[in-house]
Amino acid sequence: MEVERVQAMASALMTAETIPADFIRPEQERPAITTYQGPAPDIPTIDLSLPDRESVVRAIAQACEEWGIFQVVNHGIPTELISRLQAAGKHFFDLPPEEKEAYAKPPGSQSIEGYGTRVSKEVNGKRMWNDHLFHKVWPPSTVNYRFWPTNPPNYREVNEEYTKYMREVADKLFLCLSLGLGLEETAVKEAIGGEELEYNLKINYYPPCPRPDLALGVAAHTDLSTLTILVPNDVPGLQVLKDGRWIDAKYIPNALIVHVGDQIEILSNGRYKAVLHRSTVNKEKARMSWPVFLEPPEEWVVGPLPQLLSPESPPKYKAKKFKDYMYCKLNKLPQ
Ligand SMILES: O=C(O)CCC(=O)C(=O)O
Ligand SMILES: [Fe+2]
Repeated sequence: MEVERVQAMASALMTAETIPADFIRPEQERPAITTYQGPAPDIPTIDLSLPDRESVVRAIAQACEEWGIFQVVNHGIPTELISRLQAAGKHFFDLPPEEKEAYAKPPGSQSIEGYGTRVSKEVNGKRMWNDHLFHKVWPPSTVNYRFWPTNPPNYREVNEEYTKYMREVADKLFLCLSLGLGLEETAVKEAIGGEELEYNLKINYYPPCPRPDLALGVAAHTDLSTLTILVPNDVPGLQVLKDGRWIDAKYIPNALIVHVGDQIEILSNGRYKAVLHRSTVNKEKARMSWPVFLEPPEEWVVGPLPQLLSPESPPKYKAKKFKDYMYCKLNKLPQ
């Protein structure tokens, strides 16, 4: 059965005054009601090019402890490469439906790869205002080019180049996370898969929505990943829960937004916090974002790092294979 895409539905609703009931959030989730309106602190911004490594480490550790999210500037990924990545992704979503459907996630597939739309409803019976494309970009043995668009023709080249730079940024971040915990430089990366760490790219497409006050692009969640490194387009929408208030992430052109995911919270035994976040949608413009989820291989076991445990600091989380953790989370079972 063909899946109804939110993009096609939304374009038929451009001038509508309401949206289908499946997408209307209960009041306690509606962005118009729950977004904090007063002056709020900004998500921390970290300049990765500063020569004083110790202060960068401290700033990252503090952001991970207090926020679970930060923005990174001067990260070394060329601005023009980010623009080309965004243009290639936008080109794909602007293709006619039948061209996009050639990349559709196969029905019944256990993998998340492919062009998709969440049709399974959330616990509260609601749907998200979002279509997406998922494919792995690293390591090469995990990549399935079947799900990489061939239109635009430079899609593969651009995404491979972006991945190359992204890996360098990720390595720097993992090093800082290790030092921030008072551990050896390589401790965190080795504990989450080392060179087998997988890079899953998602392109989120949130079509314009006639009632952005009622819908959500992505409902509140923490990421399953170790870290998620995301670039948005220039349409704001990402919100994070901080001290009980939903606040907007400020748009900083070309900055990377780094989310602490569940696996780093577990590894650090709760010192670094996975951030609860969601995405709102826009009335006139399509919002897009390009998160890369850095994830251990399925069989990899992640648990609190033994170096961080002591009788005074017992483990707060169970050690688990990543695939079992994913299974429990996706099926809303206790961990
Ligand atoms: O679009 C965004 O900024 C957030 C997307 C997100 O949280 C996700 O895809 O996991
Ligand atoms: Fe997320």
